[in-house]
Amino acid sequence: MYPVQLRRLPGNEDVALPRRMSDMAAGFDLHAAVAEPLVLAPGERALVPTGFAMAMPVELEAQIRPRSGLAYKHGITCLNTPGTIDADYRGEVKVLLVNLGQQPFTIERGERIAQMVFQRVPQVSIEEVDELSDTVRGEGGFGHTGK
Ligand SMILES: O=c1ccn([C@H]2C[C@H](O)[C@@H](COP(=O)(O)OP(=O)(O)OP(=O)(O)O)O2)c(=O)[nH]1
Ligand SMILES: [Mg+2]
Repeated sequence: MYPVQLRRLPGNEDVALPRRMSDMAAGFDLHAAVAEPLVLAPGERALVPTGFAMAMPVELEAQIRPRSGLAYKHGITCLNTPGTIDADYRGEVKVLLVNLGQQPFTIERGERIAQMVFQRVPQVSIEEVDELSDTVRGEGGFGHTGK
């Protein structure tokens, strides 16, 4: 178990903190902390506040992902999916939503707009070299093995 701290930002006592909607859900649903209902026109994007900030161990990142129901029914998704929350970020977690549907979509205060999945981030050390090891694939990529 990794300890994750959530801090509710002032004025958001009425907005639920991220939570799982079933016992074994991978994602914690994120709630919109918009002051007023926010209408996203087709093609429009908005950075939606969630009303909380957090701290987690350096081994973790949090990914912000779309909710499939909103994507399927309304074309609402995260423009930068998966969004990356760094372990050292202490600002408000925000969700970059975009409306890829054909109708305006209204985001109400408290509505579940996306989900957050925690992932382990392997710690790596990076080194510049002059030669890389040989492999069968070599420089082949982007479909070079066929369709
Ligand atoms: O969907 C997102 C993506 C990012 N962030 C916050 C947390 C993250 O730690 C920070 C920076 O995100 P990222 O590294 O993806 O953006 P950047 O454009 O590289 O900004 P920066 O220069 O601040 O790293 O913004 C969010 O709240 N929601
Ligand atoms: Mg960055």
